[in-house]
Amino acid sequence: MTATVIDGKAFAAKVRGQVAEHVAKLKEEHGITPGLAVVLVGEDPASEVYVAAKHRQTVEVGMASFEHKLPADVSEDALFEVIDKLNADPKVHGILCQFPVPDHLSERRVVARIDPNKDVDGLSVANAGLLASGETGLVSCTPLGCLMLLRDQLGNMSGMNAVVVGRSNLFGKPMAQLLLQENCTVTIAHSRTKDLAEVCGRADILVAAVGRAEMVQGDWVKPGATVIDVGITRIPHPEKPGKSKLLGDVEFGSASNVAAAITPVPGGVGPMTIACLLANTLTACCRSNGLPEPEGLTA
Ligand SMILES: Nc1nc(=O)c2c([nH]1)NC[C@@H]1CN(c3ccc(C(=O)N[C@@H](CCC(=O)O)C(=O)O)cc3)C=[N+]21
Repeated sequence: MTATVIDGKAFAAKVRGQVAEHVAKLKEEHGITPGLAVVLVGEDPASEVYVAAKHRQTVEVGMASFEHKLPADVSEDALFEVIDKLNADPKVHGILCQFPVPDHLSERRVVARIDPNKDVDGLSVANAGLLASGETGLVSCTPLGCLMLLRDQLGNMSGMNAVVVGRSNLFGKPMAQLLLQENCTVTIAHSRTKDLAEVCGRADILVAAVGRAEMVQGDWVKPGATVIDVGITRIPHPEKPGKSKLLGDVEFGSASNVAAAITPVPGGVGPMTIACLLANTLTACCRSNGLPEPEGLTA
């Protein structure tokens, strides 16, 4: 292995430290405590784990955490009533509804109900449009986390070829916008892309969010590229019965022989997602109070 392994876990801890520092200052100087509300519908075990991690880290940085657990069969009206209350609550600066939601609900309609100024997932049409127009809004947490890792690793990305594999509203599209803002030449590839290996092979920055375990092989990677692996697939552990193992979208072993730098799974992008959720909540709080926002924690 020749590549630098990018330590997302350590970087996320650093980001949370910066958030905590700014939160302490807000409390001391202005008597304001940023608050994050997480809405969870149903009892998906993976979602429960994520929501618990979000709660713990929110409290750790000194912010207020509000959890709303709703039954799997909750009506849209009842869910919207909860969201409306959170929209109107001055103690709440960020609102996140954990996805996926049960089939009878629409993620699009849920997102549309959240006040864009509190939409810390950056998923609303308003925030997507602001990002696409180069204006200030809230940026989806995972792309923001990847941007922070890339800035730290590469500094100036101007003129580099960036390939994002994946075109979701949650990740691929905002990631491409952020790379464009960094003056990269950006290609968005997806499941219908012809000769995906060849397209990936041109990337100085390769961001893989295909959603298929270990699909991106080492021989798809340009020597010296920076590889960001956004995939997480949980499989039963091959050696430890009853345990699970996480796989990325990149075949780490072969890719790390070719890339200059690569994020591992776990311990890469994943921890940055929650750190950026806290950063976005702080940013939303500062903006809603007309206070200067934290430096280095926004796009
Ligand atoms: N409205 C909404 N916003 C989200 O941002 C959102 C969501 N719904 N639904 C689910 C996905 C997934 N997600 C992750 C967060 C942290 C890790 C994370 O911390 N991963 C660790 C390991 C975690 C483990 O061991 O299971 C790592 O990669 O090192 C992963 C994935 C946020 N999501």
